[in-house]
Amino acid sequence: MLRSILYKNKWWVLFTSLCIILSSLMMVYAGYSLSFLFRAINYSGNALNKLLNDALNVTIIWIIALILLYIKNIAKANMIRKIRKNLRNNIALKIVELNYEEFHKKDSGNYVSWLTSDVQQITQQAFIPFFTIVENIATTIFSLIAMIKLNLFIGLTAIGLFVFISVIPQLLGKLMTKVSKELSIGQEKFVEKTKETVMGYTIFKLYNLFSAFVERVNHSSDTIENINFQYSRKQSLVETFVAGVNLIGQVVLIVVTLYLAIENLTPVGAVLSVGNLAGSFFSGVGASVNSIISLKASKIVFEKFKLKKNGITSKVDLNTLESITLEDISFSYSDTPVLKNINIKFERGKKYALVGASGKGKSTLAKILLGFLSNYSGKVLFDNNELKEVLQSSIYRQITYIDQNTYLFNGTIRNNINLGEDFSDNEIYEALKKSSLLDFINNLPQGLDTIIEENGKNLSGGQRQRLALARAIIRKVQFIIIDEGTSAIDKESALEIERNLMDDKNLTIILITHNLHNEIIDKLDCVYEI
Ligand SMILES: Nc1ncnc2c1ncn2[C@@H]1O[C@H](COP(=O)(O)OP(=O)(O)OP(=O)(O)O)[C@@H](O)[C@H]1O
Repeated sequence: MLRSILYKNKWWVLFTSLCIILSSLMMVYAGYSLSFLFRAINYSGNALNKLLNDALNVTIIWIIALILLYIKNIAKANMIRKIRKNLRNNIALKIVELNYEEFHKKDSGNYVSWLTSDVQQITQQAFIPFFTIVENIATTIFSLIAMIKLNLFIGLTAIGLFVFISVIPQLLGKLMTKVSKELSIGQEKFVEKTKETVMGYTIFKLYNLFSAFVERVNHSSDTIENINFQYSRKQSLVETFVAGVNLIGQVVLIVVTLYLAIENLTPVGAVLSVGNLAGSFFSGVGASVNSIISLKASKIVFEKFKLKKNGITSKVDLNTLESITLEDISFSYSDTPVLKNINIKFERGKKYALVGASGKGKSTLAKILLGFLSNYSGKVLFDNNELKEVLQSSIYRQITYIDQNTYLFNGTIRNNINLGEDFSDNEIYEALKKSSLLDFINNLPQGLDTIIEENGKNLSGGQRQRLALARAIIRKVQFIIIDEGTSAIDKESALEIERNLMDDKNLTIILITHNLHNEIIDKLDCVYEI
């Protein structure tokens, strides 16, 4: 995935890499240019003027170097911003690709961790190391060329040592991969646990359990910090090993040069130059080796976000739906049977109720109808097509579901109904009328622009459910499953909503309820008992 993200931004990557290389070279040259000032010692005649001239030149060189350094830093920051946005986009695609069962295998905190901690981990382990390698390539290559120019044998020795060192990532890569995976999983668990603790704030407050709140945070913190420490320990081990090998490499090169000098095969002065060049060569190689190990370790985190290959789908795209038929449906959660041989038919425009004692499996049946649970036996037929053969997106154009825990986003009422889609205010008012929420909205000073706070805490339970109904109605979905969707509403309001829905000839209503009002029973075509 790293490759595809970098490829997607290839021109920016190229520009940033160029800035990095130019800036490195310019900084080296600027450092070297200071020696120009010493030429003044040998100046005769108008020495001060010449010295000032040299000083001006050196200043200009430094100004250019500093401007390049600034441009490089901005280019790098901009590049990191772009590729991090790309990465989050890919992670979001991965999340929406998951089906209902896959998504619910993990707590939602894990997905928050993907988009926060994992993005941070990948930045540290892959994106920044990638540019570190680019930054060091120039230094490594230039010091190698200089050594070859000094003496071919010294250059060949440096190449030999480089080949030897380049095996290190293969040797130590696995060590870092393991801790990298542990770090990513640990961060998921940390976010999951702290999210859960913070969500339970009211309970801790109600029962005066302040210390339990702090203790839970501390416990999660201990766990993640231990994992962080293990990661840093392994990383230090790798860095120390690489530094050790580099040191040996430098000693070998100096010894070889000394030997060549003793044998008069190279001038004695070369020893000093090789000392310097070997230093920059091995610091470049060392930084690159550490970065390559880090890059290898990040692969395991990228793996989590790999998208499935999109084959050509042969699934049925439903444009209309006349009926849904359940034939001999049985379902178990693990080994616990919940539904047994259910046979039901829902026809377009008709009104149904599903009744049954608590825990009998009414919500489970709804989830099967929506394709959320696939491990059933028997058949769910959308007209004549088995549900598993129907394109998922087309299922939700035909059928929708309002359960007891409607989720509302922070934002306006309008945005909570259109959910980013293009609906006119008139359409929104029409849907609100049908869900019996229009009077309430009209009485709000800000109307549709009223801001809904975190998960609708400034709305009553009934208002939240009516808003959810408006979302479904505006999308003209034909089949609406209301899973005790009116349970939080007083009897009169509940009846008003149900009456409105029952009177709409186009809608198919499947009401999952414990309380069937007499007035509603008369409007139902069929009551199924589960
Ligand atoms: N994800 C799950 N994993 C395991 N068991 C589950 C799961 N969801 C529900 N159950 C169990 O399956 C049974 C049926 O649950 P379901 O929610 O379908 O019942 P229900 O008839 O809708 O109940 P209620 O009227 O109280 O909402 C219950 O015993 C419940 O504990």
